[in-house]
Amino acid sequence: MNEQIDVQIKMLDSTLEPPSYAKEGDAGADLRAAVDLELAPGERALVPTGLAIALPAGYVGLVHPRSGLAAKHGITIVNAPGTVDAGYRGEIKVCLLNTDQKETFRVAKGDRIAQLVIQKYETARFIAVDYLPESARGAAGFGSTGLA
Ligand SMILES: O=c1ccn([C@H]2C[C@H](O)[C@@H](COP(=O)(O)OP(=O)(O)OP(=O)(O)O)O2)c(=O)[nH]1
Ligand SMILES: [Mg+2]
Repeated sequence: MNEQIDVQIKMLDSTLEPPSYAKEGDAGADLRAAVDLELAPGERALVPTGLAIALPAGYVGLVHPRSGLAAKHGITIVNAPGTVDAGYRGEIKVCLLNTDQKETFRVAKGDRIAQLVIQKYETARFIAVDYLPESARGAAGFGSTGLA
């Protein structure tokens, strides 16, 4: 069993279910839409979840897409994964995008639209230098090893 931490949440809409893990051991807790909406092909919308949280210091919330919505309906998150800072006390919102070219996607209030993964993170002291240490990769990137 993984480590569990306590996270205070505030439901801004008491008719919505709080975030929950669908199965024991899941990394992502499902986030629900606080409104009904329609996304036309190619359209995006910032969707409220009715949820505000207070993450402990040293933790970040990452708002990931749901694979089922992606595979079946082409629904993704523009800024995936979204970053919820530990100090953020506002409503968590999800920038949903309908990438399908033909189908309008309908969201009903209460639908699970995204998942929140809570992780520990490090911060860095950025130390300016004139020369970076050498490495095997050097400056090669962006397909330098081939694409297949
Ligand atoms: O998918 C997301 C991403 C962010 N946020 C909230 C929580 C986060 O702490 C805050 C700021 O996010 P971010 O730093 O990604 O956005 P920004 O464009 O840099 O805004 P800011 O200037 O407020 O930092 O917005 C969400 O609710 N959902
Ligand atoms: Mg920011």
